[in-house]
Amino acid sequence: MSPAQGSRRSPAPARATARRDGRAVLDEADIARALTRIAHEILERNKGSRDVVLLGIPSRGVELARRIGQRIAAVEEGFDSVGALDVTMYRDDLRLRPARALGQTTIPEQGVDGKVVVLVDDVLYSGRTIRAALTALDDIGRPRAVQLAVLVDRGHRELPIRADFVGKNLPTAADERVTVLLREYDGDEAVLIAKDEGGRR
Ligand SMILES: O=P(O)(O)OC[C@H]1O[C@H](OP(=O)(O)OP(=O)(O)O)[C@H](O)[C@@H]1O
Ligand SMILES: O=c1cc[nH]c(=O)[nH]1
Repeated sequence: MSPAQGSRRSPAPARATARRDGRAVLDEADIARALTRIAHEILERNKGSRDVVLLGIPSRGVELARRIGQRIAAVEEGFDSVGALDVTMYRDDLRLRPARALGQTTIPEQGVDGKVVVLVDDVLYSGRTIRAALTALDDIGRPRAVQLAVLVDRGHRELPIRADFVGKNLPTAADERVTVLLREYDGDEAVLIAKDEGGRR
């Protein structure tokens, strides 16, 4: 087992229920349906789950990967190749933003060499998080292929990156922010869109 590997951890305990700032574009049932569809699309694209490894990007991507994994296991019994890939130290904006806490990296025991790694994240925006994930993955092994599943693609890419599996394509303005709330982290379940008062970029 490499230093990056470890046993699977359960999600962080839910914080107090998050305030719903913004307009809800997906509710709990919409999120559940989107994840079920993505799970089936992953199976279809890869002709089953034999070589598939799901790696969620902290924080909420980890829980989404777990849920997609559960849905795959409902179709293909025994599937449990689900882990997490922290990208914090691989970001290209480390010097531009306040220090971030490290997330978890948990690679399933069979590793990623020769596998089809499906990266899972909640929102795809500039593509920089996924660029960092691809670099982080380089330090772990050499997958046969890497695919990307996201709950929301909000556009505004800054890099040539696209998702293979998308829960919802959501046209947004650059000054908006998409927030994914998940019960395990936020005590609530929704996708919200609001004006980005903080001006993230
Ligand atoms: O395509 P990008 O422009 O990189 O944006 C997408 C990323 O932004 C969010 O993470 P954020 O950095 O806000 O941290 P979080 O996971 O703690 O929400 C989101 O979870 C994605 O990982
Ligand atoms: O709107 C955005 C942009 C980046 N990351 C998010 O989670 N939401």
